[in-house]
Amino acid sequence: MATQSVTSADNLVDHKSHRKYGTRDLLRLITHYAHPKKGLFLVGILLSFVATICSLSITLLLKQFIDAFNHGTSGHLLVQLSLIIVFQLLASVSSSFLLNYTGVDAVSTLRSKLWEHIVDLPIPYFDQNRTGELSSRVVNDTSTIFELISSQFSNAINGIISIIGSLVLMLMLNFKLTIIILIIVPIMAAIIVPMGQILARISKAIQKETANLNSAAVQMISQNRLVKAMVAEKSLKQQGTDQVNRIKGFSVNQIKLVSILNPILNIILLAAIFIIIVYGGILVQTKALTIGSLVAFLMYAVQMISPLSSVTGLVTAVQQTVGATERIDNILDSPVEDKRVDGKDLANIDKISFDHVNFGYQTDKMILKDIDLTIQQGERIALIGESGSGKTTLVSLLESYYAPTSGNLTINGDPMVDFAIPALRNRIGYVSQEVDLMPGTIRDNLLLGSTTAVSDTHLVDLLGQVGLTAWVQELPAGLDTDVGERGLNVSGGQRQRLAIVRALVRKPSLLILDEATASLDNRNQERVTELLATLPKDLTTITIVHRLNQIEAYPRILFMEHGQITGDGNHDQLLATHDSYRDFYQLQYRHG
Ligand SMILES: Nc1ncnc2c1ncn2[C@@H]1O[C@H](COP(=O)(O)OP(=O)(O)OP(=O)(O)O)[C@@H](O)[C@H]1O
Repeated sequence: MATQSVTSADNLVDHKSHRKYGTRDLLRLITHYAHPKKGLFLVGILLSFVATICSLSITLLLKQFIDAFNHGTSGHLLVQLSLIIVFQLLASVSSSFLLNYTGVDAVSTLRSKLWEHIVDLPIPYFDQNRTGELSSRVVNDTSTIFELISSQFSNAINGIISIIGSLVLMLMLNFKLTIIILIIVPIMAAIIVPMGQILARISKAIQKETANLNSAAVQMISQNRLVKAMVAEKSLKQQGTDQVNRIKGFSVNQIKLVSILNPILNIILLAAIFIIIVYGGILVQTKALTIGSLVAFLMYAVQMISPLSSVTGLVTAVQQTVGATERIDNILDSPVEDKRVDGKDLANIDKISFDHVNFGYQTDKMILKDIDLTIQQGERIALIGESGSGKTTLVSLLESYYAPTSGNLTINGDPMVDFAIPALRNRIGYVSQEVDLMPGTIRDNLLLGSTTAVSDTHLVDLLGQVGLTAWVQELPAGLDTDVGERGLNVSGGQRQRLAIVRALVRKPSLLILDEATASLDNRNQERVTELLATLPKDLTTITIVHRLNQIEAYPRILFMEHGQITGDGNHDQLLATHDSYRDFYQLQYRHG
């Protein structure tokens, strides 16, 4: 028989890379997602280039305009100036739109890809990663990348063109004045660069703490009932305040640095302008420079110095975004669940066999030990045993959430791994321990994942079988009533019965109810047991039963202890022959 592998314990380890991430990785990620729109991006860059050249030319025309002022020949210059201003405006509006658009498009594609990838990740991945952290990856980390490519990136591109263009034109206007600027720029850089690095570190810490806040908020909101039940509001509020204050602390440091940095840079800029005016004034007096050239020079100096912070800001932003890239890449590099698309179809489940199956979530600790079991079509099985004995784990293998560590699990005599996952899961109706309803209407929930049309009559009929007809009829919009986020408007028992209907809608061959009766009251529990009796005879059912008051209704009971099936028979047989079963049963009755 084929050896079964896939999602076993060894594959559960996270796929976090241990190499150092850098700018190159960020660029790779961005270019990958920006690639489909690279034509638009290049046009955006070209227009940005044109816009900057135009604004540099505007200064040059202004120089000529001022110098020609005394000669009264400035009319045609005014026309040229107006035309070039309009041209500059059009080019910068279009380039800004195109660069931002390609940024939005790339990040949207990345977000969708990340979303789809997370949907397809295997169950073990979710066992190991916190919900809040994953949601933070989809929302916050992609936003950081979005910020970078939508605004900082285009600002810096414009900045670089402006710096180079201004420098060339300044050199053409006056070499000595340019030298003054070239002395000032490194002084400014000596302040901006180290401060930028400190700002990058602070910003990284803010990002990390914000992700933690996001994660804590998801927990706090989803667990608010538990918090209230435990009267833990005070400590939870304190946790939130501490987290918010951590972010505040870093943000205040950030504000301090930015508040110091900007005035210092302004003073240096003013000093540069002052020196240029004084020295330029002398040159004008000695007729070595025209007034127009001095004005133009000053404007170029500003056009060169102002973008310095956006260019160095890009370096800082790139450093910050590298972290987000690494976290996103770790998710995208994690293998998705192998859906076995080329696997066999499964029309019906006639027989399920566990042949010496062992399974452990970690390879060194087996949870299921030497399971040897055959289940024939149409059997009604109750699976019982102490908490933690491995009941849920056993049925998780049937859903192919995990694969056996060793041994063989076969369906109709063929290894389970030979079947395509969708084909297999479509044949199984699974009502898990934690029944959560999805946001949407009752109908949306009942038809979740269903690919065939299901009539309302059939839905109402199934709802009737679990005793929910009256309840649905009383709802304001019947089947179209919104269940509310996380199904909070629906009681635990109703939720479980809705989940049973949801499982039956797909006409399964095997129905697994994992503690589906745990939160049902006696009447409703009886109803579910009655329902099981009325189900088509060829439907196999495995019910993980906690309350044993209906246990006699099951022709076959599997008793689990410490990951092994130690008892297999009907109630009377087990009561007569199985000591642990007898104790388990009697203990429940003694305690009601
Ligand atoms: N995702 C997981 N990762 C690691 N260990 C797990 C995981 N799920 C369950 N376990 C461990 O496997 C053992 C069996 O758990 P399982 O949920 O199968 O028991 P159970 O019989 O269904 O218990 P209960 O009746 O309390 O639901 C337990 O020791 C549990 O801690």
